Amino acid sequence: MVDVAIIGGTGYGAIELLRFLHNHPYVQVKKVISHSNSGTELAEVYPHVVDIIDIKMADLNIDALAQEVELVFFATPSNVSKNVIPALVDKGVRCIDLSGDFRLRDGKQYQTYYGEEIASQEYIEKAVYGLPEVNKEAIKQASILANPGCYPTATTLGLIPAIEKELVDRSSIIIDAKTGVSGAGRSLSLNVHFSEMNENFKAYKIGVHKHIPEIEQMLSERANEDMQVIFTPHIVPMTRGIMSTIYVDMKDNYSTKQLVDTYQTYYQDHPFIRVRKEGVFPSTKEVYGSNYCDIGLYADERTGKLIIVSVIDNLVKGASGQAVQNMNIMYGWEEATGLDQLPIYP
Ligand SMILES: NC(=O)C1=CN([C@@H]2O[C@H](COP(=O)(O)OP(=O)(O)OC[C@H]3O[C@@H](n4cnc5c(N)ncnc54)[C@H](OP(=O)(O)O)[C@@H]3O)[C@@H](O)[C@H]2O)C=CC1
Ligand SMILES: CC(=O)N[C@@H](CCC(=O)OP(=O)(O)O)C(=O)O
Repeated sequence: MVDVAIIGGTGYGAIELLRFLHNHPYVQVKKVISHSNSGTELAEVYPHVVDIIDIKMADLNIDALAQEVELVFFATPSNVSKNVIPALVDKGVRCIDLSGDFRLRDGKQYQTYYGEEIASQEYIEKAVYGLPEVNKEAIKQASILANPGCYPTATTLGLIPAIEKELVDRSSIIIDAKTGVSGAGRSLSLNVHFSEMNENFKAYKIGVHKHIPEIEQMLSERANEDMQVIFTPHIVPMTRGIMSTIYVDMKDNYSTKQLVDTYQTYYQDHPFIRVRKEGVFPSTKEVYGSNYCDIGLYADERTGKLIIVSVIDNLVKGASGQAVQNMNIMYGWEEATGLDQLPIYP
């Protein structure tokens, strides 16, 4: 058994991690750390786990934690883990970070989009970007695992085959993305207040969203050249789910069938990617509560554009499920261990 801890105990990322880790055959959650509710039973904050998970949340004590566990999940807001992970890693503890602190390599971009200085270079260099479908070998050895953002997961998985196989004009990418409200986390804010959200549909952070450099970094790495994208996020009145609808110019007159075949072949060994057959497009509910990323494709022969629809559950493949998938790879376990639930439907 591997003993693990979760930091950021009362947040959505943490409670979703517990949903998967509770039934994981090789892991025991020894500690849940909370800076706001230390000493409180987890079930008092989340009554749905009463009589199932019996854990009292604790304060962060780095030395004690390093004695007790060998892996720590950070489900904390940005600019928190960068101040704690180096000390844990120096003590031999592996860390999986759900926040953005170790995702970007460029300090200037981090400063621009996260408003603070990036983590120290030595630890940025140790960090592995944990998109298992493209980075599996590096993930196996990671001491700091930067779990990808929710929008970048849906978006890059939708684009990578077309980019690597050079099927599209890399300068023509437009991403129209939609998220459910749980993407904003559990803390209260006016923006996600019921009467602001219900019966409403908003675009936000156009041109300044922190996932722009993350998407560009990942795609540029796959393309071996600098790439830029247009990315417009929206928030819609549903609890979970992301749909990234992507428009890009095709280099040739491909048919939808050719593209579906290419994508199905590209992802054939990846248990959580389901490429839909021609004429079928996924909806967010079809992946709800699960670690799947479902992709639908349409080659618009009339305009020469490829339209890609990629959906995930933001809290699962977009955060905690992908973190567990990464942990499985880091420890040499079967990638889908603890993650093989069917999506919840309806
Ligand atoms: N929600 C989503 O869909 C996704 C979230 N993420 C990322 O995962 C991380 C967690 O997100 P999520 O769980 O949704 O967010 P929440 O706001 O729900 O939870 C974050 C938790 O972090 C703890 N926390 C808050 N402020 C601080 C602080 N200053 N220092 C230490 N701990 C703090 C709090 O828990 P406590 O008081 O118990 O310590 C809080 O509940 C974030 O970085 C987020 O961007 C990534 C992908 C998707
Ligand atoms: C609705 C909403 O606010 N969503 C969040 C999702 C981003 C997120 O969770 O951040 P990381 O994945 O980078 O950690 C946002 O757009 O900022």
